[in-house]
Amino acid sequence: MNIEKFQASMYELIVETSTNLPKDVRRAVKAAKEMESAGTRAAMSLATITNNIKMADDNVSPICQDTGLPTFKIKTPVGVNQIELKKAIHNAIAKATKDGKLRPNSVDSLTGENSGDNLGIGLPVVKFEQWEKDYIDVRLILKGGGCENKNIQYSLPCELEGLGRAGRDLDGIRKCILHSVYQAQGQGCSAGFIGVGIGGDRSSGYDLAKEQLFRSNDDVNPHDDLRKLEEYIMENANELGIGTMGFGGETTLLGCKIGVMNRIPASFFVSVAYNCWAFRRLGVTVNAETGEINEWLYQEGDKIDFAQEAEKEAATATETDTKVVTLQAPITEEQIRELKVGDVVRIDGRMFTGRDAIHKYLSENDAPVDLNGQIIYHCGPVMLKDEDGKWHVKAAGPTTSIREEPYQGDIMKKFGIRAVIGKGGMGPKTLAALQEHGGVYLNAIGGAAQYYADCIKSVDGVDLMQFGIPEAMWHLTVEGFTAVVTMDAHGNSLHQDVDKSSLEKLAQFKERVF
Ligand SMILES: O=C(O)C[C@H](O)C(=O)O
Ligand code: SF4
Repeated sequence: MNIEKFQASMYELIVETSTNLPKDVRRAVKAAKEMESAGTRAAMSLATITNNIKMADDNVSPICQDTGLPTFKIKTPVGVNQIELKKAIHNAIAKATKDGKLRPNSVDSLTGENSGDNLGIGLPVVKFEQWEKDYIDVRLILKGGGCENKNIQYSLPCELEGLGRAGRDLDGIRKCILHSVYQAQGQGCSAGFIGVGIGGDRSSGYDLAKEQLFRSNDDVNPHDDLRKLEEYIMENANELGIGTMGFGGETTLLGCKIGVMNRIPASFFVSVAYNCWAFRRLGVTVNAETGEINEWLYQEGDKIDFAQEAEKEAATATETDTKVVTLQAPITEEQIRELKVGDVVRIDGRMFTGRDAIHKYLSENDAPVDLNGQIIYHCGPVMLKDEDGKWHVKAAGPTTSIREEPYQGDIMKKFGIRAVIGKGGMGPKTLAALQEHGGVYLNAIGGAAQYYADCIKSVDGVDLMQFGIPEAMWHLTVEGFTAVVTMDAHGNSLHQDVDKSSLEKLAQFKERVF
């Protein structure tokens, strides 16, 4: 085996997976877009998403800043040295990270230290299997953290909010799957794809669920009952009305794939792996002697490049007269109190990034900069330093805000922060603080990392770099950074409203179907 060539092939697979969304996923996104009426928040979000997909193509840069947890599934002919292949994959991962195609995403679970190269204990995940064919099959998924956090496992029988009892049968499974879509809301960057594993134990059940994400979105389940269940879920889950980003809308689910395995008498698990719209999984077959790529997988059918859409939207964007409020820090309390849920905000000037480590730090320490009247962006960007030591943003979409719920309100009050930008919304504690202090929550489009990177005109500084690139506090100057007010200073929350109405709709699926 030519191992250098194999390494180069793996590098190519990693870069393509991170930057070029598979054809089946593009078709699902396009179909979703066609369902939404022009001018709605869902249509606007999908326009940003498809624009972002195109920008990632053009820039050969990450579709989303979150590299996720890279997982390789490999089948090798008997006799291939798997230890050598694993080393080559590690080298390719480190190189792709150095080149800004992946974000350094591997963190020591105890110390919080970022290894800087995406390697570390247990990472990346590489799973081997032998087969009797004479070539190697390598599949890769980059599954982000926000959607991973929305995975869920049910142990049947159980009681489900809205749906009542889910028993140990096909109908109980149906209820669990519908519930899994409801509980994800927009936080895993809906519209999403789900892989479902029925049976097994807690770990093999989740493995089976994730295995489903390697199926083509267009395939038909050969198992008759599972095919019917998949079709039922695809027809009905969209009735929940959660929509893109949880803003409400026609499409909530883009794909549903279900697998089954045996279980033991005492256990009955239904495991659901949720994947965001930025569904980055690809595969190649590789010649076992030369190490060269034979064929790319998931390449059936048309490739939608979204170029025409981008042109059309650019034209209509100038015609529509949606009210857009421009904000520039420092922002006053009066300006904030004028904003209402649904307003579109355009930000120019300064913002600071801050995510998990920064929020914990700020709750215990002074801020390294004056945050009075400022904007915090929940974002862990992909950054590259040039030869002159200057930092450049390679990808910079929002992260899931709800993780900062324990800290957010207190920090806003403590430092006088007026606006936070993130995705997926926040809870009652933050909502109360926004009202009391005069603050606003702005929802950016999750996964649109190229789109937002383009709005960042300069990186003017960085603090708390000891937390690593994604977790540091970056000082950014932006221009035309657009987001929607989804929680205002008057006690209104779009997230709360969509959660409530989708729970009501979920209850419509209470009656037995299978
Ligand atoms: O880590 C990130 O940048 C985002 C994460 O994937 C998320 O969805 O919250
Ligand atoms: S930010 Fe959204 S699109 Fe990106 S990995 Fe997280 S869930 Fe997926």
